[in-house]
Amino acid sequence: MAVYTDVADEELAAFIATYDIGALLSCKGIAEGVENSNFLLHTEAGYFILTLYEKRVDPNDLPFFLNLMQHLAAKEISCPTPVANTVGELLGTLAGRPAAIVTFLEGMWVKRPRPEHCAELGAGMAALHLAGADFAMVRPNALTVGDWRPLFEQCGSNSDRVQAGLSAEIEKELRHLEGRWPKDLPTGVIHADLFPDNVFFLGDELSGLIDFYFACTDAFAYDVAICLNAWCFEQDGAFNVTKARALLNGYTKVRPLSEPEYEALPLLARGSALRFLLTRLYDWLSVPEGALVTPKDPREYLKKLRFHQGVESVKSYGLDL
Ligand SMILES: Nc1ncnc2c1ncn2[C@@H]1O[C@H](COP(=O)(O)OP(=O)(O)O)[C@@H](O)[C@H]1O
Ligand SMILES: N[C@@H](CCOP(=O)(O)O)C(=O)O
Repeated sequence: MAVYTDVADEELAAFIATYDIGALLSCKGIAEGVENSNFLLHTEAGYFILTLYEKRVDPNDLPFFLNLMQHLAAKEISCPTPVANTVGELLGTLAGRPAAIVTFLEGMWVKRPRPEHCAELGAGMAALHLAGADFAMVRPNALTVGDWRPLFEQCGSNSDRVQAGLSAEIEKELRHLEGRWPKDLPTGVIHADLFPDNVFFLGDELSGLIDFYFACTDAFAYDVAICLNAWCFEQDGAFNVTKARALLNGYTKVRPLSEPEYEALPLLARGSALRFLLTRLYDWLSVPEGALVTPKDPREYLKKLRFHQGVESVKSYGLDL
């Protein structure tokens, strides 16, 4: 459960009173997520999500995230829309944290995605990439290749407490990726954390995308690579080529991938595996005392990284696009 910050009842009521959403009927901490503190609000005007932004969110980035959600929603991407308070501001302060209220999206995330879900995800991600084309703001990815080594250094030799030999393995991988990371792929707005728990479905149809707090300006194909990792591995660690094919077919029906993007996928997937291994490792080693959170297992991403290390080209996945 991700609730890092407790909110006193009176403080919450005073905060809600600055919005035109009626009186508060209930407020429940949400038992999912790892980054921010989220609460489900029920007010006289309906349901909303209250988010208190925590450690990893730079407050200077919040206008990018909130304006992006507004922009995408206006382009008919189903995503939360920030609610303005009575003086027109999207962002406030609650319990000493930056805080925002966004609209509630109907739908459920799928714990065991099937190829149909991967195809929907691919199409939804491509639609997001296209819809972001005329978004005026830019946010460089704060967790790209150059940011991985400093993150790793913060974990230090503690990494070996998670798995023997892990530090040396990460060091070697960093050197490999730092020397090869592609720079000239088509870029634009990407979500950068489109894991199954951030994609809602009603039946087999995608009903919405949430959690835009890693969104940034980076290579579209990197977003695709993040999703190959997050959606196309089975629980036993096997890569499911049918799901990968469905994801890529779904994507390319909406936004074709260029040859260089397609060819870069194995390296991007390798980098994405390291990126999530590192953030998970950091979080695993530094759970704040008293926080209600279940950190995610870094070793899941170590296995994915090792898989990609053995992939020479996109054909080695068995994909025949
Ligand atoms: N707009 C929304 N509509 C419905 N549920 C939401 C919405 N935003 C968040 N949630 C719920 O809160 C959970 C955690 O949200 P998320 O943004 O993933 O948190 P975090 O950024 O902390 O990882 C989600 O899994 C979902 O259940
Ligand atoms: N998706 C990341 C962690 C971020 O969690 P989210 O709840 O914000 O999606 C991971 O799995 O490591």
